[in-house]
Amino acid sequence: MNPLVIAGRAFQSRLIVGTGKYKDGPETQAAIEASGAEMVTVAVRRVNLDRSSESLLDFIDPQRYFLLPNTAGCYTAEEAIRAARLGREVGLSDWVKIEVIGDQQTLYPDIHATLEATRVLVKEGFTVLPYTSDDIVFAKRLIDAGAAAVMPLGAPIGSGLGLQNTANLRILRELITEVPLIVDAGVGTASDATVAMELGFDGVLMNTAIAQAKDPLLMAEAMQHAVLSGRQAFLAGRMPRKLYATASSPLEGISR
Ligand SMILES: CC(=O)[C@@H](O)[C@H](O)COP(=O)(O)O
Repeated sequence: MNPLVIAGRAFQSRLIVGTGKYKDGPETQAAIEASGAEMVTVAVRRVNLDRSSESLLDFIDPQRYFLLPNTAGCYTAEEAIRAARLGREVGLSDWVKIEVIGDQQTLYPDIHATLEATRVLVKEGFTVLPYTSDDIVFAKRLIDAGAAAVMPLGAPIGSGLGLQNTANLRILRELITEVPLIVDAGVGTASDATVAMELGFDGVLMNTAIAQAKDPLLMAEAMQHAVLSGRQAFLAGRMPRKLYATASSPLEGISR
């Protein structure tokens, strides 16, 4: 199976997992392992960066996982830029998932601020993966600004509603070929991840669906299979839909 390639770096797993909302560090670690993910995202503003006391980072082996700092909890471009720089200064990464929230109730992205932060950080040498809406115009602006991938939401963060606007996601898929497209947020269960991959998305980023499942480790494993089987089905190409039946064992040419 071909790898997911972002900014020249190849990942065998197309599942990216978050690290919030778990019971504790060991559960986080075990769920990441069960997911088979190679890229793991951590919120710069929510981890103990100086490691003076126990930190989430103690449970993620940097030799094994590719760390993607994110700017969760930021409401302005300036805050997000500061968080990205801080992540780089403490040696986390020069990659960043930009998340600038514009509305507290929906946690929808502030797309103008996201674009501004992307522009600034790309100029500073960051590899920027922005969390955005499913709007094709903004996706194009982000690519023009140098985004290394575009990450539209499937549904509000933490809602578990699954893909709410497949028409918009299909438009994104059809019109964006320059960079990888990753569904980020809103996945609730394995079939949501499979549908995203069947639509031709290059990957899926999720947190809550795994962390808040009754059995996070089992769900992490399910998500690993879901992303893989969605990718396989996409590559295999689905049969055409037909309105009427065709017999599975045709009788043409058989004498009666
Ligand atoms: C972990 C992270 O980056 C989240 O902000 C992300 O958007 C995931 O959303 P879900 O929790 O809905 O999967």
